[in-house]
Amino acid sequence: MPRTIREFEAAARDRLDPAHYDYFAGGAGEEITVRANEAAFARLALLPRVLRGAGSPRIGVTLLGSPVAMPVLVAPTAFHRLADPEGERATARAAAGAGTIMIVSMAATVAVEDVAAAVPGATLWFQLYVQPDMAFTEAIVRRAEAAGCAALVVTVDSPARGRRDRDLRNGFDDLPEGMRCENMRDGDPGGPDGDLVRPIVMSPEISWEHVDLLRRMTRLPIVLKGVTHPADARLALDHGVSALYVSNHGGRQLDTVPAAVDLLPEIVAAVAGAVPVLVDGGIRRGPDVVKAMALGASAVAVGRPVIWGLAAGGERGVARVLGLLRDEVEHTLTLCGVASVHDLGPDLVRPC
Ligand SMILES: Cc1cc2nc3c(=O)[nH]c(=O)nc-3n(C[C@H](O)[C@H](O)[C@H](O)COP(=O)(O)O)c2cc1C
Ligand SMILES: CCCCC(=O)C(=O)O
Repeated sequence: MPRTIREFEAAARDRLDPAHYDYFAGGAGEEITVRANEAAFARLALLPRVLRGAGSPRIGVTLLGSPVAMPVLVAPTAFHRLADPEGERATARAAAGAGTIMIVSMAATVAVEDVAAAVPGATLWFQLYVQPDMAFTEAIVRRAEAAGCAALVVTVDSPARGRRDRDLRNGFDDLPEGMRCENMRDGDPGGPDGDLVRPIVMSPEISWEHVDLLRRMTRLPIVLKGVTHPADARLALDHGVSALYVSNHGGRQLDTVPAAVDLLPEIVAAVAGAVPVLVDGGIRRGPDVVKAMALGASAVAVGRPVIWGLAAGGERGVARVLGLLRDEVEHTLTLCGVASVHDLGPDLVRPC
């Protein structure tokens, strides 16, 4: 079994169809933002405290009312059956085993009901791309609610799909035979085309009005994913969101957006403690998690590391990836002299 996320990526690359590896690994344009996300963590130093008698660190947090054993969530990522035949079920079992939250992608290759059935009692959140057909959007929201999802993560960084050169070069634009985006079925097996799977539409028409519509449509807390501008963070608060999720989509949407962790301080300042702030992008090691939380994140999420675990070792691979991160977060806190993730502050981080 690989020992680091880097090794997991190498093992996944060996196993995956090269076009699928490129889909998972790649990003938009020159992949400047893909690289920036990881590089930004390397440019931040940790400045530990000593002799504080901190004991064993506590790393549990509570997010939107749900206790989470570690502050590392599973970011929503599409198409898990490309990585493992069990797909999102395997990911969900590993996340539940680690006591953390999986955010199920709308573009999952296992239906949200089936993911939920695989992990009774576990906390799942559901990621939504608002579809221009609001009746269909509502049907998806109702499915997520009925499956027991505890929050709706609305991704707002995708008014169009990012242009990913690797996918264009490989001609990768659809799932292979036998795999579908199971959350996109229109639920009408008697319809003229059977139970049609609709394509996911990325629409430039989506606006704050849609957030208001969703707010009225559901009692689930809304997490806005893909906020990068502090002005949008302030607007989000006016529109009643329950959490902000700072993300540049792992560098897969607009290339040259700043690194996610570099965006955090301004967003955290704009939000001023009104709602929790989550972040993802480039988190590969325990110190990355600790730096993000020191800069004000309530928790972080990981996208590709989970895919690498899944491709390299199925459920056990994902469990190992999450376990590595948990151990490294604890170890990092111990070395920083910090007793709890709640005690982290920006004094611990320096540019380098
Ligand atoms: C293969 C892949 C598929 C993704 N699919 C989705 C998705 O369906 N919905 C979404 O909101 N974000 C999606 N993302 C973005 C992730 O949620 C997350 O923002 C990103 O992966 C974080 O960066 P990291 O991979 O460096 O951890 C995807 C990312 C990857 C790598
Ligand atoms: C239509 C699926 C979108 C998945 C996604 O968000 C990504 O590949 O980054």
